[in-house]
Amino acid sequence: MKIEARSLSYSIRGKQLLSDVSLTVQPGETLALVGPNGSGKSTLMRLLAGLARPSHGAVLLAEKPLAQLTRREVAQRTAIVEQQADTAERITARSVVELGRTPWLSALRPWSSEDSLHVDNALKTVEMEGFASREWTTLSGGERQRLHIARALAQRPGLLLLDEPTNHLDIHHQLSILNCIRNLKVTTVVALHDLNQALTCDRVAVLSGGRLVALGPPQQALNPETVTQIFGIAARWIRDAEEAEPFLSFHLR
Ligand SMILES: Nc1ncnc2c1ncn2[C@@H]1O[C@H](COP(=O)(O)OP(=O)(O)OP(=O)(O)O)[C@@H](O)[C@H]1O
Repeated sequence: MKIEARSLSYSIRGKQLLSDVSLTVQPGETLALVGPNGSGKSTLMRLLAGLARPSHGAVLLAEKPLAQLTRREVAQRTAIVEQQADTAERITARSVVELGRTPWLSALRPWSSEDSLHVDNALKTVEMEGFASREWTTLSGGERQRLHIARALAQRPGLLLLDEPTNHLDIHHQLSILNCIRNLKVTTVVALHDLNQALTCDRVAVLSGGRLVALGPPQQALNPETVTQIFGIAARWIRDAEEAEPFLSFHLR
């Protein structure tokens, strides 16, 4: 599902958080969103998800303005995992993932075996099948994060918005979740702090001070000059004989 941000600006109490951001993510594409702390990544995610309304500009989902879709229509098409996502206590891991099916259920369309299958598959994708009956409060931060991702996957959205999905994960699960995201045939926007992980996505968008300062193929958008300018550090390409693609090395200037 294609998503388009058209000249998006957002301000709150006179403070401009986003200014004139325009970008398009094509169906099935994975776009990494990077930028320093406070650059507007989460704000942009919330606007793309329809959780906040832009002060100016518009978001178009599959060519339709988000403002013209009902909440249910948006929920059926878009899944978001926010940074500080949390869930009510006294609920099992599986129930959290089942919440992803909510936008598809109604009096005429009660829970079915198809819903159970989507939940099973999502749990398997994040390697959490063995935790299904565990109570939420007993789970670690990384386990909860993987379940939030499973909840979003169980929703079977056309657009997946993930705000720092790997920040609590060990290196195995960081790589496996990113691999899974990249291989999904779902349009995905993923906010990441690890620039080398961003390099593995289809394209990269760089935000700074609420503005889009670079957008393009990963090695172009995240070239050492841009990284130095935006993050205030020195960066250079490292080429490893065993890796097909170069990666970035950083140090303080
Ligand atoms: N409700 C609000 N009122 C005032 N300022 C806000 C509000 N929400 C966010 N901000 C500010 O807007 C800016 C952008 O915040 P945002 O959370 O989008 O940044 P981010 O790029 O996701 O940052 P991080 O990498 O730290 O997660 C920050 O300076 C933040 O303090």
